[in-house]
Amino acid sequence: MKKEDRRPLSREDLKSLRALVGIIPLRRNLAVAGCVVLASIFEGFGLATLLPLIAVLGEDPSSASGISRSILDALGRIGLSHDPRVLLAIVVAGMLLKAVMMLVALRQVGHAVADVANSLRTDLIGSLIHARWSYYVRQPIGRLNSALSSEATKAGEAYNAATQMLSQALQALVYLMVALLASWKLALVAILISGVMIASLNRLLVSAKQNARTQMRMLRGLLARLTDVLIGIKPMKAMSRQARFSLLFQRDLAVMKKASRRQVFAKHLNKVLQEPILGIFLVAGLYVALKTLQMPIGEVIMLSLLLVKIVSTVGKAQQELHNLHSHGGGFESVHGAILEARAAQEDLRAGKAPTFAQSVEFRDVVFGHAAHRTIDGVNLRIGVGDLIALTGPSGAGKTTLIDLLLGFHRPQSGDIVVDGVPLGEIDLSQWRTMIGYVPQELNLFHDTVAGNVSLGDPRFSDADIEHAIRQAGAWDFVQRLPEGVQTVVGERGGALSGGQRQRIALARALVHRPRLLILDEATSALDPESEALIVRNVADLAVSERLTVISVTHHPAWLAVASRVERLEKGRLLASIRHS
Ligand SMILES: Nc1ncnc2c1ncn2[C@@H]1O[C@H](COP(=O)(O)OP(=O)(O)OP(=O)(O)O)[C@@H](O)[C@H]1O
Repeated sequence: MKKEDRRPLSREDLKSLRALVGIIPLRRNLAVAGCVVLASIFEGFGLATLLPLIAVLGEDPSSASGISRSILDALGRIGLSHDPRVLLAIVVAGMLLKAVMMLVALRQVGHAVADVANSLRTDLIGSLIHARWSYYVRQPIGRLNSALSSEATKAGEAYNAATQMLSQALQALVYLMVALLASWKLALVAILISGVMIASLNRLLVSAKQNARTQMRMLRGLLARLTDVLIGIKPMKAMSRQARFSLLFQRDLAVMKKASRRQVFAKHLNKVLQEPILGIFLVAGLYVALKTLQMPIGEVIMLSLLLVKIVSTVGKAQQELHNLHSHGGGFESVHGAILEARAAQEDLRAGKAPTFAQSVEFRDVVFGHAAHRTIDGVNLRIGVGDLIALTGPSGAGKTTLIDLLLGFHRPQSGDIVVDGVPLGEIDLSQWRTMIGYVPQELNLFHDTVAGNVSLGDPRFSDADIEHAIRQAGAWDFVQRLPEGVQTVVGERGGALSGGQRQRIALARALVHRPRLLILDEATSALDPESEALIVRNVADLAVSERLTVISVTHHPAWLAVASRVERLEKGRLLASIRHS
């Protein structure tokens, strides 16, 4: 274990605490801190007045000594009498004002806790949506479920624990100052006992911190794996190979259970052990004060009260630090996910508006995912209205070529130019609004057919949606669904056949009337008749609307209608076959 990790608050913890507090506007943080400080001052004021009150109640006010005398003199100077009722009123007022200020502070904390969770969720969703394509390929999506749900909530609770810890620490400080007014020896004893308590219970705090982190890490991994498994459960069930995963999850759950048990135990032990530590010192102190020093009983009671207050408040601050560690892992995790997604933001700086009146061209384009060249010096001109069939063996780089055209990757050398303007200088958002895209591995949303086509965009009327569904050759089967276009297609479109899903995905790609249609094996799951219908519709669009089409395919129906067949092998384009 690193030395840093053995500290109750390491440098890393402080850095993360600063980031957590930084989520909330400074104004609100100051309001919380201000109310807590005021509450402590009011309480300190009331507590300090207890000293002369006890003196006055027990003896003749004129004979009060030391701090009691000074406080009585100070009250006299501001016109308050030494009447016990006045002193009692000050003590009660101090307590009431403290309660009021704490209520105001708690209200602010309530807002802030909700804001922390909400702001983290908003940030995470915002940065996820705008990340580069390569980010999603690396990212276990299930891990983000845990960031959005439990980790964001825990972050809010961590903020709550941080403010409670601050509040307890400030109160302990005020009590200590009152103790200092009464007797420096008392203050020293209080510091000593608190120090012993913190040092002896530190091990529990560190153990809780580590167990909380273990739980968080395991939960994140578990959710990531579970999401993966559920997405791919069908073949596993078909081959009865799901049992192995169940065992893996059980192992993870057992580790989490152990970490959770240790964390809860450490938390309770911390609380339980604070009392005997304080009790032992208190009994010893009482004995010395009463027997050895022969101090008056009233004074001893007052000093004991102060001592208990200081040490138990330090103990509560330590418990809140415990809570901060339990929940802080949640914040660190979701904050880390946000930073990672932010670092992967797509560069969508405003550029030139694309025209796409003549062509898009690959000029000596080279690109590799790693050291290996996936695309190796490709030159390809796609004129407006062309229907290109892109063929080639598996792994040749066809999808990568399409991803380059979409601006998902940037060429390592060479250029992709649209009407002579490099894609790097073009506004990518505008370029992509010109594109209709059906990927190889398509997923529909758990929504209606209409919702999947329009993606909830209110610009598309029912007529637009129907038109696109017809163009995709899907109208017949959609009409036969129980609720037509309003039928819900199930999780990832599971209630439809593979071919039906492909046609809905094609309708989605056509509904916004794209200028460039990219189909990556988009009709692979269709029967020859359905495919022929779609191929004919798309070929008609290429002529009537001057729609440019790139179809990654091996299917003869496409090869027959293509104006050109381009073959890619090992990242290189072979000579193209031009149809008349
Ligand atoms: N994100 C990635 N990271 C690393 N390598 C990748 C990545 N995506 C693709 N590759 C590699 O690039 C090569 C080309 O992949 P690509 O998907 O472009 O081929 P393809 O021609 O579309 O194949 P298929 O017809 O099987 O879909 C493959 O060797 C693949 O392993």
